Amino acid sequence: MTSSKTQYKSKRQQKLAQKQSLSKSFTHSTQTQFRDAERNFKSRLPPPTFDNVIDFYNLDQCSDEIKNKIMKIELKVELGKEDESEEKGNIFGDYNELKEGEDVIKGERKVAYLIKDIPGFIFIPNPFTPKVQKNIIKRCLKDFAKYPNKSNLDTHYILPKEGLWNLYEKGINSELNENDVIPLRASENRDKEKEEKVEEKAEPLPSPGVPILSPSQLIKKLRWVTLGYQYHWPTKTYHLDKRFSFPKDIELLTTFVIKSINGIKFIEKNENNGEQYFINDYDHKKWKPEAGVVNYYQLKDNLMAHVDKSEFNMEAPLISFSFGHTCIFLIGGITRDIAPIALYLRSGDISVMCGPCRANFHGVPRILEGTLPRYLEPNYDDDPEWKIYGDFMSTTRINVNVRQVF
Ligand SMILES: O=C(O)CCC(=O)C(=O)O
Ligand SMILES: [Fe+2]
Repeated sequence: MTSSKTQYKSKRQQKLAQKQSLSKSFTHSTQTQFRDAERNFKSRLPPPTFDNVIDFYNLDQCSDEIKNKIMKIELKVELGKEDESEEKGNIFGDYNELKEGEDVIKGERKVAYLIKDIPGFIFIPNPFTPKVQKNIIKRCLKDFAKYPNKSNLDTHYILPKEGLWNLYEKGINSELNENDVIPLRASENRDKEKEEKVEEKAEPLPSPGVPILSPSQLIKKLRWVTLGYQYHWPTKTYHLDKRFSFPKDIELLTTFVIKSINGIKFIEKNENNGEQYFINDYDHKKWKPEAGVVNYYQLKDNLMAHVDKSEFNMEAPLISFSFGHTCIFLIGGITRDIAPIALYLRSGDISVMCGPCRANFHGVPRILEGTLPRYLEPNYDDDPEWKIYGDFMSTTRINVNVRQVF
């Protein structure tokens, strides 16, 4: 995906591009390396340089520099073969049930990749069947994005208890009635709420001028939902008194991922400084998925560089699942001055940040248009139930990331 040649449509665009590249050369010295990488991938004009992005599905086509950074390893447990004896079934999905044209790469469910420069980062290529991916996407939109889980929309809107998706579906099916409006959260009420609950962490106040929107407009503004221990974004701490049940299916997925990476390691003799190594010494029996964030990205959205450090337990891995559109994921070091590595995360891919990598800056500077897998498109097969989800996914990437707090 290289885009070195650009055809500018107009004089105005040419000027804009010149201005952008001038301002780039002036400000570079004061920017961090992470910021530089973000700028590259966020840029629409000129388009980003994708030359150094790691593509784990096409490593053959990557430069030698990239190939030398990557280590292919074998997982301890084959994903998709887990616990059939315990009647949990095959939680990643059964490859025997794949339909014609469902273009997943079969037989790779025991493979993962490490990046030598980023000890503790593990990439697991999509082990899910399309059917299971669709099911998790439905869960994220219909089941997780609702009371009592908090979402970014709660600051400004009083969402229906049965969830926004429910109303959105009603709207699509022309079943809305006049009671189905989503009221704004008035600031006066919020002040009263605050007085009554002095002990509680203050939530951000609704800002004036927020418009009343229809369910179909509002659903596109959904950005995050929290699972398990709810997160208080203004103070970047967990609400220890607001803990809701963690979804069993997601818990099970993470448990198998944790088992599959138990004790994995790489040790390599290195010409200059002896041995380079990483061992995942986290004991898989201690894993407790206690909190999660579901991120919903529309095509223009991004997530700035950050470190997830609100958890009391920084030894436990952070597990992240991607669905829908492909993104560029940047993973750097413990400061923004360390140049990050860019990689593609595609639908179904799993990434794990464990060990030293837990303290690393990372972010999502770009969602890539036109990358929704065929099997997630609204009219891909004759599943009428998928249509509405597929429509929504035509502009969306969903990320579920799971953490242990204590
Ligand atoms: O969307 C992603 O892949 C990353 C999300 C993330 O880093 C976070 O929610 O902390
Ligand atoms: Fe993060």
